[in-house]
Amino acid sequence: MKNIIQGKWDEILMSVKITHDITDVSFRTWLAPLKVYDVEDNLITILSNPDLGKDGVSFISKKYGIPIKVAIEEITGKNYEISIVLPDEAKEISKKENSNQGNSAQKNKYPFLNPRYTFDTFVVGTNNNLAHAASLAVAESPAEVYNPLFIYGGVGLGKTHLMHSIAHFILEHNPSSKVLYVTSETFTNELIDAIRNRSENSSTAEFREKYRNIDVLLIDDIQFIIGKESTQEEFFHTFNTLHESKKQIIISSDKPPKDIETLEERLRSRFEWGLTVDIQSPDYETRMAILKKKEELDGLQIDNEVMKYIATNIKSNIRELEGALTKIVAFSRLEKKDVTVELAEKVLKDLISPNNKKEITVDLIVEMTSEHFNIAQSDLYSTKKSKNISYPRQICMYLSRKLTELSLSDIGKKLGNRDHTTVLHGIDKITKELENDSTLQNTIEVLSKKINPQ
Ligand SMILES: Nc1ncnc2c1ncn2[C@@H]1O[C@H](COP(=O)(O)OP(=O)(O)OP(=O)(O)O)[C@@H](O)[C@H]1O
Repeated sequence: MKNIIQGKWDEILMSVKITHDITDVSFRTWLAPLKVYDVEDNLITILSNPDLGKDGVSFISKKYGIPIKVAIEEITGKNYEISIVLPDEAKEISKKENSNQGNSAQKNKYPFLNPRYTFDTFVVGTNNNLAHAASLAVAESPAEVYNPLFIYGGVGLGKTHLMHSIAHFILEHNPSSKVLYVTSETFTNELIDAIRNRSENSSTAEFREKYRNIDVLLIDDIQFIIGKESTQEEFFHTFNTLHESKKQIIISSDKPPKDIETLEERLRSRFEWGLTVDIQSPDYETRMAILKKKEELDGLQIDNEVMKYIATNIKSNIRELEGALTKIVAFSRLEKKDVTVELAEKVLKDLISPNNKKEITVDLIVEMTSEHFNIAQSDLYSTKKSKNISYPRQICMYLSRKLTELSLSDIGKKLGNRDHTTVLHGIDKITKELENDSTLQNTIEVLSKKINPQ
């Protein structure tokens, strides 16, 4: 049953998105990272993005729990209970189950990895053949061929998929190997926590133990640590320790090291010690092959003309390419219509239209900030003055100034009809705090990236 649910998972999530009119940003933040971990009797255990923490899990469960259950029932015809957990909690559950039941159950062995991201499911084309070959070589002989391996490329082109494939391969061939996959945002947040709690216990030592006592470190989206001095410093030492002890390091980024402006020179040169490979946008044949692979994995049967229509029109982002197929299938089910080119044209019109660049508005900033802090959007527009509301509101003011062209008084008007001096005060306050508060710096950076992924 797990395979069936997994096969239909994208469709289930897409159905929640369409039925509840969830914005792309909210979908990417909360729902898209959810993964099926296990299905037992009538309980589906779902993993959340570890970066969202416990608060994130409780927010997702509260806000999207029932819509997810309804979509599962609609699509599978069966009523399931769901439990959304963090990967660490799932590991604990699976450890307990394994000790109770032996190792008979065939579970996702590595909850921190997406089970679908393996070399088997990765389509090799002219756009990624070098990155694929280098990844395979590193997976076969960690720390012997290219160290570090630096993979870069635009959004949604398969960097994470390749990194997980390497991790799966190494763990399958050498289960005792200590493999750690993290995003650089997790690395940064854990470092900030460790530094903050330094005086109370030995958490910095624990942090170092975690990151330095491993065989393979995969660090995704390194661009998030760029510009953060203390994180670069810590990463520099982590890198040196691992490299000197002949441990494999694999890094991904949206740009090659030479184009990352705020990267310290000593890190840049280290990143270039090994091999740097890029992933480009796929050509038409590769896009068709990726769609066919997804059709096969999800057990779908889609008219070839529809596949051609998608592959012709969605060119530069594989996540969008796959998402387009999922969206069409979800739509055809909900509307009880056949999957035809006409249906595809209708469903994909926003995605395909040439002017679909998402505008950054105060409302979008409010939406993302309210989700980040788990407070109601209406509170941010309201006159409420409690700190847990006024602080995120000041962050909205700051981000609105930074990410839009609006004047102070326009921002004030859109943010609950406030005076421009109130907005100026809010922006000044956040600007000053940013000088010394690294958690706030990280929050602003992550929020900015989520609001404007370009
Ligand atoms: N060559 C490929 N074959 C099959 N699927 C692919 C391929 N490349 C990318 N994908 C799929 O496209 C989606 C996006 O890929 P992935 O998350 O790895 O991109 P990314 O480069 O890490 O993006 P980001 O820059 O947003 O972190 C995933 O579902 C992945 O499985």
